Amino acid sequence: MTKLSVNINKIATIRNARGGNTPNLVEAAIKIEQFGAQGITIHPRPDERHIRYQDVYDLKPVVKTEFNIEGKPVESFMELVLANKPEQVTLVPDAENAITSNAGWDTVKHFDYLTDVIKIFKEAGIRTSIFLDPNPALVEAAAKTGADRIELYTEEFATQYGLGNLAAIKPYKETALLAIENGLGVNAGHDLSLDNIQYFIEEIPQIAEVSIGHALISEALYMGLENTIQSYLRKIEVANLK
Ligand SMILES: CC(=O)[C@@H](O)[C@H](O)COP(=O)(O)O
Ligand SMILES: NCC(=O)COP(=O)(O)O
Repeated sequence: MTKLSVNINKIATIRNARGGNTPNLVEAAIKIEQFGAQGITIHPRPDERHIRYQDVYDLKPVVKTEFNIEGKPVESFMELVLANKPEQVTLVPDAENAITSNAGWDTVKHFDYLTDVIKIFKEAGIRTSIFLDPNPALVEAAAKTGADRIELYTEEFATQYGLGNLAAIKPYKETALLAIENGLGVNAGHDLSLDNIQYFIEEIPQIAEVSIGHALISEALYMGLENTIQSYLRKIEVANLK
């Protein structure tokens, strides 16, 4: 069954708007797990615009499901991850000044860099995942880096699905199937939502985990956090059982 990891960046964004501790990120993570999520994802960025490095230390002892830390493996990020040893680290090629993640890795161009970084995380016992565009040409190199998984960057799927273009799933399916043939697990994330999640997983039931933040926290404003998480879990279950 595909696991749901809730990305809590947006909760930190609201907290940071006032400089205090409301909403409390640690309390939110505990509740999100109680409501049924199978993982907590965070993406500490160097400017700490939402998740702060201290949050990682505060969350580590309370996250009892899967802790997934995303980010660009610059020195400070590597130190942070190695000090906290989450279950999974997702490597993302964060561009400078980008409003959010806007591309996956070129695994051919950055092969040596990724291989070196992945070796360090694997030696520390941390599962590694590479954020990847839906491009089968990048899969073989991704597998050769030694990574355990890829995370499919789903923004384009989400945009096209919203426009009614269901064929947009095709490169995702091809990339996922090739990744599995090459021994990789497959995660997915970015702009997944209650609207598009069921179709995505019905089409690619092999997805091990989805990480969802922006839409889920927005939907929770109308529906409540517990109800929203439960709605995702139902859709994921229905999709997996099809
Ligand atoms: C890696 C990824 O897909 C992102 O979705 C990310 O974690 C979201 O980051 P922001 O919350 O900073 O937009
Ligand atoms: N890895 C993707 C993620 O954690 C959440 O992305 P989004 O749902 O905030 O777009």
